[in-house]
Amino acid sequence: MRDSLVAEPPVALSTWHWRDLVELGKPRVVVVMLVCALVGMALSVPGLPPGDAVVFGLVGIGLAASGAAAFNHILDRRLDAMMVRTARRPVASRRLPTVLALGWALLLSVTGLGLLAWQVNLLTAWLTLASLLGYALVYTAFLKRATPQNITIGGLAGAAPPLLGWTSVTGSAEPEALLLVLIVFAWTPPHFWALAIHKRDEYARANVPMLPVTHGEAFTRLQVWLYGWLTVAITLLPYATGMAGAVYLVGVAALNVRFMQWNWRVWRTKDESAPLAAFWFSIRYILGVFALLLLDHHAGLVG
Ligand code: HEM
Ligand SMILES: CC(C)=CCC/C(C)=C/CC/C(C)=C/COP(=O)(O)OP(=O)(O)O
Repeated sequence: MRDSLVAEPPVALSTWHWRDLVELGKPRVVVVMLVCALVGMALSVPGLPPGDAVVFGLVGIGLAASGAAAFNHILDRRLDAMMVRTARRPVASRRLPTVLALGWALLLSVTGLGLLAWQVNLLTAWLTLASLLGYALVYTAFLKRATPQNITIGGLAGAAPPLLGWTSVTGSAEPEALLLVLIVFAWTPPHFWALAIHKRDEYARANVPMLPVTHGEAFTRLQVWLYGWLTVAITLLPYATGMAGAVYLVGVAALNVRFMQWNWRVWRTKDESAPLAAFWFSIRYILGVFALLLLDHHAGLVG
């Protein structure tokens, strides 16, 4: 049997651009993950974390996460080609040869993991490898095609960066780091299902068992609302456990009100634009929660 990578029609090299290699790494998603990792680093020690752990940690985690994203582009190339949102991606559109993308994905992953093992610590390298495999293999190659709970389980890989940041500095996984992971983990369903409601027909056409396809829109809208509340409850735990102070509590309360307003609109109103708007707000929300943790930590250091 011929290798499916080799079986694809040849593509003229001149059709791709170096920007395609950047796109393979899902840079905007990875930047938000790195913000979460940086906050994990900052909160792991009372003062400022050591510069070398911060720099090598962020570069290593960023490269490995980009590598995982590139593997996702490769494994999903046929599926991506069936959806309007993703059809123009470099590998899906056959602009970038799959073997080249594979080489790039391997280069990013090996360099990132190698840097973590060499300059940071082995625990961080192993945890990052687990996240990489969790997203690129467990989620993309298996769960995404198998169950509507794909993102609740697969979300664990995407939620790992605060822990990876934390262990980069301390070399061990403390409970506070797991709490930061839990915030991103609980946030993933409202983040993604809001978009999945908007893109329901595309997922149905491509035969991907996302929740709105298998259980309908009304059920998914309710889940966005319920997981929204779960996220709100978990974001209060850093204050409840003494990990963060009043600056965080006031800020996160305001963010949570806005977040639940959007989730309410998704659940209860007929506003067609609500799911997509809620999705975009979810990104500002997670950035806001982590920025507040950082601000609060440094307000604590100054005060
Ligand atoms: C399994 C977990 C997750 C799933 C299934 C998911 C799904 C998605 C999807 C389908 C998009 C749209 C991408 C596009 O149109 O190009 C997206 C965008 C985005 N996601 Fe997630 N996501 C997950 C986890 C995360 C995590 C953990 C973060 C960051 C901490 C994150 C940050 C973002 C950002 C920043 C965007 C916007 C990208 C852009 O501007 O194009 N996501 N997500
Ligand atoms: C090492 C480490 C931290 C790994 C995490 C890697 C990573 C970039 C996770 C991203 C999560 C994400 C955007 C999922 C969407 O995948 P999808 O395939 O459902 O969405 P798509 O249709 O837009 O490709």
